[in-house]
Amino acid sequence: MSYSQLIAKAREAQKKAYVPYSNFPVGAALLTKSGKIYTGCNIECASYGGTNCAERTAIFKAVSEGDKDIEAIAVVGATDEYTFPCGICRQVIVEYGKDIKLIIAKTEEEYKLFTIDDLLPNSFTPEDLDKPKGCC
Ligand SMILES: O=c1ccn([C@H]2C[C@H](O)[C@@H](CO)O2)c(=O)[nH]1
Ligand SMILES: [Zn+2]
Repeated sequence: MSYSQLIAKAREAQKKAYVPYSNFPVGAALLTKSGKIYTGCNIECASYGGTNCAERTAIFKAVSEGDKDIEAIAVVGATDEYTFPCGICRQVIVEYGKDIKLIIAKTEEEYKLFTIDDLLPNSFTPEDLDKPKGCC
């Protein structure tokens, strides 16, 4: 699965976005280390806080199927702008590994590559919970 193919899957998933409030559709496609793909779109809610981003939709689909070994996630919004994951999604992504690759794409040919550690440096991760707490 090439990055271009993963971006194409994200673009396809974007068509399912439910965005009556923002009219800002986003698509994501997640590749697992075993080669499976999970896609996601943003899903909004009249009670706005209930909105789920495309990235988290894809992650929650994967994790709920028992697939936590994430290799890469492609994200697409408008074709002429890069759409970066929000802070909440960055924190959810780093839960599954600092080396996860993010493919932030305008088109199948035009994209930027990052790791989640690039986008959320000095992050708080599950390993931090195992460190000495300095209190009882
Ligand atoms: O990376 C992003 C950025 C924004 N959104 C969604 C949330 C909301 O539905 C809309 C506007 O913020 O875009 C995503 O799904 N992913
Ligand atoms: Zn988000």
